[in-house]
Amino acid sequence: MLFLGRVFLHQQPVLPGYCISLGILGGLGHCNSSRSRWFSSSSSCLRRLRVLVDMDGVLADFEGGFLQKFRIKYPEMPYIPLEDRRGFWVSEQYGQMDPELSDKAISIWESKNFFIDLDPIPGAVEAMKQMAKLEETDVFICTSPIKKYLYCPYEKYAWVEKHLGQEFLEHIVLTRDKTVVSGDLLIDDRLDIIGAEKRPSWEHILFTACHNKHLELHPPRRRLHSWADNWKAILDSKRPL
Ligand SMILES: Nc1nc2c(ncn2[C@H]2C[C@H](O)[C@@H](COP(=O)(O)O)O2)c(=O)[nH]1
Ligand SMILES: [Mg+2]
Ligand SMILES: [Mg+2]
Repeated sequence: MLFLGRVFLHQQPVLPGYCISLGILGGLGHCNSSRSRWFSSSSSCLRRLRVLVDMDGVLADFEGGFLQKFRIKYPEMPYIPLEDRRGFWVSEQYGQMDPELSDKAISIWESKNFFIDLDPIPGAVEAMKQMAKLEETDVFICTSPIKKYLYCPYEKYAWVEKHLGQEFLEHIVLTRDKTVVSGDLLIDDRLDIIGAEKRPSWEHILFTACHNKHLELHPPRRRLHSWADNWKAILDSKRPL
């Protein structure tokens, strides 16, 4: 079955003129059995855009939820106001203030109901629902659970169902290594996303958070300053011309 159009292999045009059938391309590219991401219903070869969106610090207010629960649990302890947060690792900065505070910090997000209770980041829910409806666009939540797995994985799924709805449960990737997940974009508040794949397929868009807002980003690296920022323009900049 041939379609007029172009076939992409690893997102580079390789064969002008023809798209080869799904079965063949499926073995060569990223096509999946139920629906190829390379063919839209109009039998053209419009490549679908795949967006990976981080959860903590991008969809769910990890920092705000942590500080609120830390101050309730340890009212007499010193704490770090959000505007003074520096660096991704909360426990590290608290540990620098006082070594005994590192474990106290970790105990907060290891506790039951920490992840499910997190408030959504402003604009995140609306943006994700809009993004998921975009033509030729697939959205996946790509999040790293903590290693204490008693509550976190379950509560992350429950959070998604609570705020984004059941259909989003089909679009969750839990991983401690995001580099092995393929996509066009990864929107994430962590500056250094490293792992087994030294050349990840995605462009990392740094989502501004209290702990990274002071960092100067060197071009071509880009930021999404908030969900009020023009995230659609960033997605469109990755679509084929
Ligand atoms: N062990 C530590 N884990 C931390 C710390 N700060 C954040 N985190 C965890 C909490 C989340 O599960 C995960 C978020 O990763 P994403 O990249 O998915 O947002 O990181 C810390 O200080 N110590
Ligand atoms: Mg994050
Ligand atoms: Mg879509």
